[in-house]
Amino acid sequence: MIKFNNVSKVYDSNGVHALDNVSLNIEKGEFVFIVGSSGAGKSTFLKLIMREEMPTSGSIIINDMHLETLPRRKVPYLRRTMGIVFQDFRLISKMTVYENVAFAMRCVGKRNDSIKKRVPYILELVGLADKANDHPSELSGGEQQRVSLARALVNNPALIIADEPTGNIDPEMSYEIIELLSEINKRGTTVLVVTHEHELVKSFGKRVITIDDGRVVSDSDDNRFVAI
Ligand SMILES: Nc1ncnc2c1ncn2[C@@H]1O[C@H](COP(=O)(O)OP(=O)(O)OP(=O)(O)O)[C@@H](O)[C@H]1O
Repeated sequence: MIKFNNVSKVYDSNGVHALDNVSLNIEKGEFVFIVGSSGAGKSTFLKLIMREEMPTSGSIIINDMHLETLPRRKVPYLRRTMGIVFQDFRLISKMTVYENVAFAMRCVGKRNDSIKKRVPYILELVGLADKANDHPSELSGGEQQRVSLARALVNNPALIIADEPTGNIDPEMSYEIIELLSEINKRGTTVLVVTHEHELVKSFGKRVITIDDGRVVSDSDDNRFVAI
């Protein structure tokens, strides 16, 4: 599902070595936390997966696509295999909860009849069926993050990428969001969560990959740990 082979990333503008010879494998159906301090290279890692950035060297395979050679016109197809959850939710304030989620389906050309069936199902899954007609400003942070998760899930991606999904919500709600991601993972979706929150990570007992100064310095899944 995600395969990095000796991937390095140096930003041209300032010469920063954001990732240094990273090799790892994440299989279909896994739940993985990516942890590391500020500036460690976590966002760079995600940007490479989404092909927002290209590696300086090494190879990346995502959902069977070789990113170095993937033509630009196929990048939207790559991104449709992923659902992305951001720290700051990125909901459309003028739209209701229902419309925010439906919009993600409209963007990929889904028809009204499938939208009408799918959106209520997904809102039920994230526990927001009774908030469908509310606007984001009427919701708590945790609820807004669940809308964002519903939007990421609605097109049935193979992979969910959550970038600091609990950064703007309180600890109890944070736990609930990770629980929900864990439930979604049990239904077969691969989940990748970037976070600073070590306590939260510990309580879930999932695979944890630690990045420090651009390198993978530990991987709780020893079998796949690649020594550098
Ligand atoms: N677009 C860019 N251009 C130049 N340098 C960058 C760029 N993006 C990140 N960097 C640098 O690369 C290094 C890794 O940054 P990155 O954003 O990947 O870290 P991070 O682990 O996500 O940090 P944080 O937790 O603070 O978001 C940092 O030194 C950063 O300044």
